[in-house]
Amino acid sequence: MALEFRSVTKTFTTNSGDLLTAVKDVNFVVNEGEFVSVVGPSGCGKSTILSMTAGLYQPTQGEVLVSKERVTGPNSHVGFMLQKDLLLPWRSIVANIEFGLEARGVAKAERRERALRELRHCHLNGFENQFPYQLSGGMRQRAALARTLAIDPEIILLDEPFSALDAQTKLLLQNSFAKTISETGKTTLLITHDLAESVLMSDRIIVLSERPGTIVAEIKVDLPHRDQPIKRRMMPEVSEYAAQLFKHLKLEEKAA
Ligand SMILES: Nc1ncnc2c1ncn2[C@@H]1O[C@H](COP(=O)(O)OP(=O)(O)OP(=O)(O)O)[C@@H](O)[C@H]1O
Repeated sequence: MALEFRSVTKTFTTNSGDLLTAVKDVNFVVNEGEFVSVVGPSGCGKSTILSMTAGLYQPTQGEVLVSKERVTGPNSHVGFMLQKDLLLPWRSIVANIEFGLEARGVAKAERRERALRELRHCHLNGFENQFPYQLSGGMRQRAALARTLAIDPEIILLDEPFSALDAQTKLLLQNSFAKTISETGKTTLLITHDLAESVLMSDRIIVLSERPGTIVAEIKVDLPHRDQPIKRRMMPEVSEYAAQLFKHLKLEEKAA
């Protein structure tokens, strides 16, 4: 088991001193090599779940385990990638990918070798000496994924990495990420607003209720081609899964 949430509740104290429960009694596991998405209404605690997995916040109750060890702070078992690529503009692409390794004291030759390997995994061969401003949005996101993979984490956390892109770039990038993640066999947790994306990319989808977020459904996506969302997109079953998600999120009722 790569990741486990055991009866996790997170309560924040707001600036005005009120208590706000973001997620309540959340229990789930993510198995090794599995790709799991978390969907739910805005503000239901999706990012809070990622932050607790990364060790940025501690649960108020319950515990989070990565590779059976309790998460007590930021650690190298977990790689985090955000919507914004956060590449350093003054560093070349390869130097950006090396950044996390440098911070961990990995020797220069090994750093370069690992960075170039992830660059190839993320289909950025030939762009190693370019700077972030010379790359398209999709390529920058691939570079950010390469940087996350370079530290060889046990789990990759993706927080809406495709949400700022146009529809076509998004689909190509989803495909590219899916392929890379599948090749590397990494356990992945994706947070997304996009229900279709969760069906196209996941083995399983966790659906959260409105705040305080509790799990209202876990849906196994029984479709082939997890490594090729473009192929999944052609399958009629995708809209059936999306309809199930709609129902669990009570979207029709809300629209009425
Ligand atoms: N550090 C914090 N202090 C106080 N409240 C917080 C903090 N972080 C998150 N919250 C609150 O917890 C709730 C859940 O936030 P979170 O960002 O996890 O939701 P989300 O599902 O990721 O939202 P969205 O889909 O809009 O990005 C929100 O009401 C948010 O305001």
